[in-house]
Amino acid sequence: MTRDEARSRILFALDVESFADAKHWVSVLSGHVGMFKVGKQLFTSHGPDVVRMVDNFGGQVFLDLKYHDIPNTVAMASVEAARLGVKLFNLHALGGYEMMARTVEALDKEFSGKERAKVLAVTILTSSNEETLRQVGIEYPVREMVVRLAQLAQKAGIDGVVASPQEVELIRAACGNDFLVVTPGVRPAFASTDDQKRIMTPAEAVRAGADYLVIGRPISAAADPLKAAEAIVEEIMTVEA
Ligand SMILES: O=C(O)c1cc(=O)[nH]c(=O)n1[C@@H]1O[C@H](COP(=O)(O)O)[C@@H](O)[C@H]1O
Repeated sequence: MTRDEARSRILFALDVESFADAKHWVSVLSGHVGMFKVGKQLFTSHGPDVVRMVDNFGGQVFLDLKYHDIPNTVAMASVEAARLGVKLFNLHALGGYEMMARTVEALDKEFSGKERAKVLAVTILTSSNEETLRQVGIEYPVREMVVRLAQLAQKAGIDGVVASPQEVELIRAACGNDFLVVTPGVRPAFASTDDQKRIMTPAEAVRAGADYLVIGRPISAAADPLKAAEAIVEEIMTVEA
């Protein structure tokens, strides 16, 4: 795989408190990663200004607000997310079929014939395991739930899913190659696992079929973040295109 393609696969998680910190990371990593993920912390404190800041650096945004509410509320919020000009945003597949289908319908109506943001469904969070599911009354194994939710999302017209790298192969087998698979919980050998439970290395995740890798602390907590990002790029480049 070429260096540019490997870079385009990395979605850097801007999990920081201040606008200045976010701007620092975007200025350091622009051109070295594919997109910047703006999540709940930064969007709650600084809102759409963050998306505009990334845009000013020529970067692209994955808006990670993981919507989960009644169908109408999620559909309307999703149209607003897409209007911001982000490339990707997400909702929780656990919100159900109607919530997802109504969202796709609202997006298609708003952007008919025009390019629009791709919407991803989060399956089971990478910080969850069987015990986490049991505590909320779900008795199925994680892997079974992930495939079930991915298939439900695909049926509702959603563009892809967010899932642990350990489930990528199962999702590819169940949903085919035209369905986006985005995986957080990626840990190069040199990084700490932190609170992630179902992890893989970057090369393993891409080899398994992941389109994009969400990576935060393995880059941001490294002694030399740019070097860490480049090490991850080199690792992804070892995967056959
Ligand atoms: O939707 C996400 O991006 C997401 C889903 C998931 O199941 N697990 C998960 O860790 N994430 C996000 O991915 C990022 C992972 O960051 P690091 O663990 O620092 O690499 C965080 O911003 C999480 O919010």
